[in-house]
Amino acid sequence: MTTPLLSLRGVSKSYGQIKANRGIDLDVAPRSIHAILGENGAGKSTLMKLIYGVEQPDEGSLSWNGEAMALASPAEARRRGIGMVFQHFSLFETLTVVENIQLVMPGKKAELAERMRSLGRDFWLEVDPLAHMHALSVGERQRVEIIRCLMTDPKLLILDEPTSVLPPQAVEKLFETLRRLRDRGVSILFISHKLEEIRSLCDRATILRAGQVTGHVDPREHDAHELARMMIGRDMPQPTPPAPNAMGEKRLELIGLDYMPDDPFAVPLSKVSLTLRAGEILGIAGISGNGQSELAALISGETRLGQHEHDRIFMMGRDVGQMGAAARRRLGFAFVPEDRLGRGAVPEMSLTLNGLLTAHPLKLLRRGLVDRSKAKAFAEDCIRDYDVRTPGPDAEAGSLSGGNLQKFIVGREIMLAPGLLFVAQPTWGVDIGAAMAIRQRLVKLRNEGMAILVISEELEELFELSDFIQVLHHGTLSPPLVTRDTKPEEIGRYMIGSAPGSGKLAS
Ligand SMILES: Nc1ncnc2c1ncn2[C@@H]1O[C@H](COP(=O)(O)OP(=O)(O)OP(=O)(O)O)[C@@H](O)[C@H]1O
Repeated sequence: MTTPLLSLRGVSKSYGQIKANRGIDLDVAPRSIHAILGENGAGKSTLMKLIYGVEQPDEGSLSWNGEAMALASPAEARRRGIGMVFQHFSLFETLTVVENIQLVMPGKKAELAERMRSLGRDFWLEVDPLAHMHALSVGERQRVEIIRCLMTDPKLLILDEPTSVLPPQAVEKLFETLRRLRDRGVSILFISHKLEEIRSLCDRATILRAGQVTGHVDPREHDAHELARMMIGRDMPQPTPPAPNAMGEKRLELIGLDYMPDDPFAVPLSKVSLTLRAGEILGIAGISGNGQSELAALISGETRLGQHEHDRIFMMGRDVGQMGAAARRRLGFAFVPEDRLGRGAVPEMSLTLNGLLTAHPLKLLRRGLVDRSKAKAFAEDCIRDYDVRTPGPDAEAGSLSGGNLQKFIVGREIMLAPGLLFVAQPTWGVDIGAAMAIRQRLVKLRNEGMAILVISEELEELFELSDFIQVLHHGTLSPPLVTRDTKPEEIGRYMIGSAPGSGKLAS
């Protein structure tokens, strides 16, 4: 057998009482694309942090090409030849691409730009080195991050959920890049929740459950159901079919909404119209950066319309364009923002206090003071009902794994029993078992009469959930399409702004 590039033996890491990794054995072969699979909180990110030197193991050992290795920092990992592309990019908006590279690499601008171009040609990573960061799409930004790693000539590249930020067209291109890198001798560790992607890309997979390895497999030899079973330890639940719906009352209406943002990097919206009724789910499809955040802020009340703009945004029949977020919530509106650590939760606060942020109207306050036992009970209910893996309501939001925090925030907003629920990226970073549970919950609420607006980049998710789909492209919204009479390619054409086909319009 060839010596593995990287080997871990008996590696453990705890955070207080939580054993995030327990006795992990892992071999990464040279020239392989190796997936790390596991539910939210299974310990994937912790393991990658140990391999990249961000954290050090409590027990166990690492070896590199057969020699023992201890990593005190990411800088040391990089010197050894380990690179990591993070989910959240760390690039400066106001600088050009090559200036961003120059921050971490010595060298003259012209030389660095030339090296970038040549790496770009070799690995299908074309980006203009002189372009300003803010003008680039998410896919291009990710390419810059990858190039930045490749400039240090790594032997192992770690990618943490790289496809969750990409539109479908860019995923296949990224895979081509990764295959080329593998063929030129780079090994790749690939974290993803998308089992079909793993089956098409990876030649090995290690499965984690509750911090322990439960299997090493060749993912091409198992179907997605089998992989899911290994991950969650049981079969996947089946989707809930939507019930036929009578036409309910209008809960949200946008009428010819125009919006010109002050921020030059934001996307203006033009003549956006939509109607959402009780008992319906409306999905907004589109590649991020086409006005999603601007539209979300106008609906949530984070952005208000000017004093003279009337009759553009209605909630529960009221003109709410000038109302703030709190006033809209009082009308029965609830909102799960895309940015869960920035807007959805305060990382330093406990789950109990994070529950209070939006759930205080549920009588969790008494004479202006927090009713501690009720607030705690609310957080406990949310943790139980939404399968949030955490030691309890006193845990800080920031200590939860990404997917578990998302489950908590979605649960908190649903428990408000709103008339109108707006969810941005409902299952972003959530593992497949939990994603299915969240979708089932949304369909059940729709069947019970809730009006639900969903923004998602995942077409499959929108097809599973929505009664109607509208596509946001360059700040304009397509007409509503009846989901069951529309094909994904049709939506795809609207997504890239090419002429619409024959998708059946909703009457
Ligand atoms: N800094 C920390 N402090 C306390 N607990 C932590 C910390 N980082 C991770 N944990 C805990 O360790 C466990 C493993 O978390 P980790 O982020 O590695 O999971 P994951 O598999 O990457 O999950 P996800 O798919 O949701 O990103 C979780 O229970 C998490 O709450």
